[in-house]
Amino acid sequence: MSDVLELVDVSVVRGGGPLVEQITWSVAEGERWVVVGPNGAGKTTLLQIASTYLFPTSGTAAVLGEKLGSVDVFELRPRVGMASASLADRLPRREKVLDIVLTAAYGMTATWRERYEESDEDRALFLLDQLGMSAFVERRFGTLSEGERKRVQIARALMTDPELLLLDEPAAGLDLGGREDLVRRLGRLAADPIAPAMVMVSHHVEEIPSGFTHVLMLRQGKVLAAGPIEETLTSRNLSLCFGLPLVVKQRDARWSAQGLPLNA
Ligand SMILES: Nc1ncnc2c1ncn2[C@@H]1O[C@H](COP(=O)(O)OP(=O)(O)OP(=O)(O)O)[C@@H](O)[C@H]1O
Repeated sequence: MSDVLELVDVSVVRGGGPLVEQITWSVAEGERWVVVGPNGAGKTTLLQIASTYLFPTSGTAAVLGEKLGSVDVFELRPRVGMASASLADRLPRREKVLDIVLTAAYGMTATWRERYEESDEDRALFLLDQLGMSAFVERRFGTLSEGERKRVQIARALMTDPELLLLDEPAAGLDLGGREDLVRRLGRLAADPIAPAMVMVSHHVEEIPSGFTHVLMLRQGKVLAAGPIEETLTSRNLSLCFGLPLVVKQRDARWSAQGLPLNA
């Protein structure tokens, strides 16, 4: 298996301080990683490197075998699918759902008289169907609920048939039903052997879909633990990660965590 993402001793420094510090982490083909850690731990910073939008201050980062700094990122970007709140904010609310997905094929956020191939439209419709959005293809993006919008973003991220899929808090802001619907769909994607390698940032272990194989735990910009999820996502590690006593449970390939009661 070759590495889809390889960071060696990566630090990012801004305003005199490190955002992330000496991160060594690799993601191989077929792996599905969840990145957890408290607010400000550096999760989004790592995704920005993985999506080629941020270069390390020191250390080396290779995305799909290409070292950042010595490759044309514009050739690399279509090979990486990304869904995040900041990207969603840039999508035009008046655009039709189908076009929101279609424009990804051309690395754009809005239609500009480009002529799409019929095969592109078929793929966009297929992906929207996979994400349960067939009934919404003619709707304007801005009229969708938060959960519907998240599903469209994931369809869009998959449009270029990427080799690496990055999801920054895909379940944030969803109600229980919306979260469970999304987590089930991501679980189905994770189980698909031809789906891309996946890295998902999450604040809650309850959002980890079944089929996720590895976890990276960050605290204050550093790696606290990284490895296969079954042996790494322990009560001890999660407690150290979030700085309070937590108990982690796994049941039917899903995870939950709760804090220990305060002593009376
Ligand atoms: N341009 C910048 N200049 C200075 N500090 C920054 C800059 N960008 C991010 N930071 C800081 O870097 C740290 C890591 O930010 P990052 O967004 O990666 O964390 P995160 O783990 O994704 O947090 P959250 O869970 O709150 O989204 C934070 O403390 C943030 O304030």
